[in-house]
Amino acid sequence: MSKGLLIVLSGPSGVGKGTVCSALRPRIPELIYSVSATTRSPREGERDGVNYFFKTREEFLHMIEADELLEYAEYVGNYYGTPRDFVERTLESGKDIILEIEVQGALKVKEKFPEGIFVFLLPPSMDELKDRIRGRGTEHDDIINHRMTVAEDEISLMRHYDYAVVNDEIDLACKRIESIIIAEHCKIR
Ligand SMILES: Nc1nc2c(ncn2[C@@H]2O[C@H](COP(=O)(O)OP(=O)(O)O)[C@@H](O)[C@H]2O)c(=O)[nH]1
Ligand SMILES: Nc1ncnc2c1ncn2[C@@H]1O[C@H](COP(=O)(O)OP(=O)(O)O)[C@@H](O)[C@H]1O
Repeated sequence: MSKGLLIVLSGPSGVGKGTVCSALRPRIPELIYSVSATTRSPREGERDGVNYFFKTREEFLHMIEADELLEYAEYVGNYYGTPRDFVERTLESGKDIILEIEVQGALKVKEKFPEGIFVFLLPPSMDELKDRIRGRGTEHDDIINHRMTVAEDEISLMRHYDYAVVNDEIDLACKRIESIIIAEHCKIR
């Protein structure tokens, strides 16, 4: 049996990664989603083990030491990381898995899994990106400004990715990602 595809969806905060991933779920029901560990506090409605595995800093550092993370990154004051075991077992079982992670972490995954499919989600414009982060209402102004500075640095790393997908309309962005996955399955390797 051939291994599954590792798909990494990345891009700046607020571009719509979470929204696009949720919209992809019913469209590609066989796609498995990696659940990350984080030291960030849960937002309203978020559940442990569903949106994230919420960890203390000590617990997270222990996961790093025990080599339980495929990659991790410190992002705007918190740690985020991908549990390794689940990703490896899913790929071995022949299923496709998608990781929704920030740019530094995605580049670390690329070092370990160069055969992965790296998709960069782009905002239609930087003004629209700021409006989306602000519109979500989960961050204060100083954090929004910090995330915008980080976003500009992140977009400059897009050249390391395989595909750029503009998230202008959710439906169109999903169609583009579905097309990428279909094409990758047809690829002669
Ligand atoms: N490197 C890495 N980044 C992650 C992981 N999980 C989530 N992220 C990223 O961390 C950033 C902040 O996530 P979060 O606080 O949930 O905010 P939001 O995605 O902007 O709503 C986002 O860019 C996520 O894609 C992970 O396991 N590893
Ligand atoms: N294509 C889109 N058009 C308009 N608004 C969008 C679109 N995609 C996402 N959004 C909105 O932008 C905000 C940030 O989206 P989110 O999925 O939380 O981003 P990320 O996970 O990349 O940080 C949310 O309020 C979401 O509803």
